[in-house]
Amino acid sequence: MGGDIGKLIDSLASEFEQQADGIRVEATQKGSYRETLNATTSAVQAGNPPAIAQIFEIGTQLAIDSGVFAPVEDIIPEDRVNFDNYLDSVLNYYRIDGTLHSMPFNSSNAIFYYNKDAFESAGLDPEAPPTTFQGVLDASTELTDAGAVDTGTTWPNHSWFVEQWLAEQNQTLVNNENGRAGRATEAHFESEASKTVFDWWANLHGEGQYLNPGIEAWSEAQQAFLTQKTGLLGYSTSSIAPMTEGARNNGFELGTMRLPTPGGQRQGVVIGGASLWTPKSLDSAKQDAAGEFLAWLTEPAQQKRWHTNTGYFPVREEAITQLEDEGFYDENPNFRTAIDQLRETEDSPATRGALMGTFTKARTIVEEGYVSMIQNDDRSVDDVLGDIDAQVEDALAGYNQKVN
Ligand SMILES: O=P(O)(O)OC[C@H](O)CO
Repeated sequence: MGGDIGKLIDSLASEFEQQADGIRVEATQKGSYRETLNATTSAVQAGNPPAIAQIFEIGTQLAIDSGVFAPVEDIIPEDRVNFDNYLDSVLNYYRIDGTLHSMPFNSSNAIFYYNKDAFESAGLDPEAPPTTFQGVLDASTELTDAGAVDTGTTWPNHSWFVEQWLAEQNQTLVNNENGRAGRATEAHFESEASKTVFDWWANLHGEGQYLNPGIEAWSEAQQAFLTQKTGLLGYSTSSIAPMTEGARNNGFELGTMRLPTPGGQRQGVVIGGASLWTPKSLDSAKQDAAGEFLAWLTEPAQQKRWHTNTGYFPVREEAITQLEDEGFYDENPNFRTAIDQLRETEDSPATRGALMGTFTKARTIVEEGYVSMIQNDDRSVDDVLGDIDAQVEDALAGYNQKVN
């Protein structure tokens, strides 16, 4: 994690050092989540893993299969940290077959941000943002017709959003209860739920209402929204604080809204972000030190600071209750959206999220599939989804053969 968020991590680490008895924390940054996963995998292979590795949620199966990491509940016994106080939806992601593997730390959801001033100038109610796919297209059309923005909406071409939209329709990404009841062998990109998402996304683009910032192009999407080229932005909750400031600096008021869905019943969303892993090979002094730091990081005081300076969830219920009592959400309602969205999520294999050892590859296949869909007029949605499905299944078969 770089930029301001990296500085926040550094300051948390040095605050911890000041109150810990002789424990030193050296925080190093390895780039994006993908780069951090690669750096961790290389360090593991070289027999020199870090005491704590931040691994994004989709690296969970790979980390387990590496056999290198100790379950966090062994590092921090329950009498030191009561996991009953942690958010269920977060624990449900990282607890597999009854074992909590890693320490939830920076947990997020996908939400939409919108420009309240642009809504107002287009005659839209800034307090009633769209909730459905059709609503996003309609609002986008109103915004561009009124000349408030160039294009209605943007979000990074990132498989994460597709994954969320399938979960909202209670559709698993892969078989075997999303890879949680056994190894995933089949992909579900040809499902009706998936077709609904890609039909809408391709149509939004065809109507000139989706600005495609590029594959996993988070900052390009953010810039397009902050410079008021678009009125809506799909993004992570991780950035509510900086996005609020960015909107203010660009002269508009920020709104947040739940992820739009096709309509009908919402099943909910899958937790995103990353968690913290500790290798079992650490000597016991280092393992205890890592446990102390992980426990301290998720104490309510630190979680409140983390949440209010970013937008990542506080992973403990007490932190949310304290912020509610202090009136934080009344004063900062944009932070409330993701908490409500998470609380309304119904637990199911779809909302627990998929486990695939080859998840990073699956994401690339989905993202490249979308590009081929919008760049080639002769490629139908069905045709592209068939390809995505086949490629993800090939990747799963190759991986499963290696680990079995
Ligand atoms: O940007 P983050 O940290 O909310 O993470 C988003 C995705 O979950 C990454 O896989």
